[in-house]
Amino acid sequence: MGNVQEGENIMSYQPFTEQTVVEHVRQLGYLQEGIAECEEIGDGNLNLVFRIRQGEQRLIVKQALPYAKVVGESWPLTLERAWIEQLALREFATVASRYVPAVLGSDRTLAYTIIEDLSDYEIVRTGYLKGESYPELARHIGEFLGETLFATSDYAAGPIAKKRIERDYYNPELCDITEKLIFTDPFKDAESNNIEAALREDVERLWQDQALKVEVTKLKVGFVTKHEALLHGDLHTGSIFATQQETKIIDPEFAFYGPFGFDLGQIIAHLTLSTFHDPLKRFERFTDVLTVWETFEKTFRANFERAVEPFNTDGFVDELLRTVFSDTIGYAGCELIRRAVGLAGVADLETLPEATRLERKRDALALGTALIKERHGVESIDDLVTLLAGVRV
Ligand SMILES: Nc1ncnc2c1ncn2[C@@H]1O[C@H](COP(=O)(O)OP(=O)(O)O)[C@@H](O)[C@H]1O
Ligand SMILES: CSC[C@H]1O[C@H](OP(=O)(O)O)[C@H](O)[C@@H]1O
Repeated sequence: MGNVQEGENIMSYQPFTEQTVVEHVRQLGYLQEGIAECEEIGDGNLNLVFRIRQGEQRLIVKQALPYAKVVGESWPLTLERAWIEQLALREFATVASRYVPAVLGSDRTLAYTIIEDLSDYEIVRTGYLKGESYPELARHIGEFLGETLFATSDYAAGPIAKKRIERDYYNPELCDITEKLIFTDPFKDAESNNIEAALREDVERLWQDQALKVEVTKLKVGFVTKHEALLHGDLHTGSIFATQQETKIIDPEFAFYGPFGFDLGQIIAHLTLSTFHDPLKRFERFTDVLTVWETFEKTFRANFERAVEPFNTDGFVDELLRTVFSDTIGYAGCELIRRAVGLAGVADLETLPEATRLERKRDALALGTALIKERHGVESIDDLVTLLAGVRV
């Protein structure tokens, strides 16, 4: 069991059904003869997820489809993303195993990964929508990012080893989705957008804001050119399982080498979006934003003590973190805007009653714009929290 490399598998790709996936994992030795329960539980935009149970044995089999499920077969998508996802989970586990599920096996041709079943945890977005709180979440996310971003960077691995790791995360099609859906389409009248009629005027004003569009272009340039560390690439509250004590990050199929600030910006945007749904949690969630950043910074700085030469030059890490901070704020702004107007809306906004939903989407546009344009003037995490909390909800 474990990894099956391309070429070793005599089966050609087929999407599994609840019946065929059980037979397949039984043949691999994960199940005994006899009845096994299986349910397809995928609720994301892209993949099939099967939960299989037999007695004490509990498995998740996640399989990529050759197209984006949210759109259909008209949007073909590489199956290689499944391979990249399991590689990233294994890579993250080398320095942060407590924050990722165990990968039990994977097959490159059939584009699936067998993963530890986390059904005893809850997807954080789902928990938040029910009013749940996760007291350890922010610290765990900050630690996860401080460990994995440092470990996969030039500063820890050295430029040669880092370039070797980076080769495995060549992920152009998934990067292209992010580049289009986050940095390009929301800022023009693109077909992929999903703009409510009552919001049209607000969005058209955004499209006319040339200064904003220049700043978004700069952030996109950073996204495509800064190969700083291995990113998760899609770190929203739907990609995190949690309990009161534990946190597990799933779904890194968008993993690639990109700017340090991208994952930080995404999670900060989604903590903020959760307050649009539940304003009573504002204090808690903005404290979480603070904790994510402070824990990331502390962990990253501690790791930086063993940065390789010449990156360990006195004062360099302070400069670096200043840039990471302003990138983080800019990427958070882009994510807020795209979740209000682009393809792939989020339940935090979409489940609100119409009048409130429109107001909150306007808030997301206003706050996103402020974060992008003012990011270089935000001097500290306290300033950022003040800016986030300034939006009326
Ligand atoms: N390891 C797991 N254990 C239990 N449920 C899981 C696991 N991984 C995914 N799921 C379920 O499947 C859903 C979709 O998984 P996800 O990896 O986010 O797929 P997608 O890439 O399509 O967004 C999750 O929201 C969760 O309900
Ligand atoms: C066409 S993919 C749109 C959107 O979906 C992804 O999210 P997930 O796989 O977690 O459902 C990602 O955020 C993409 O931008």
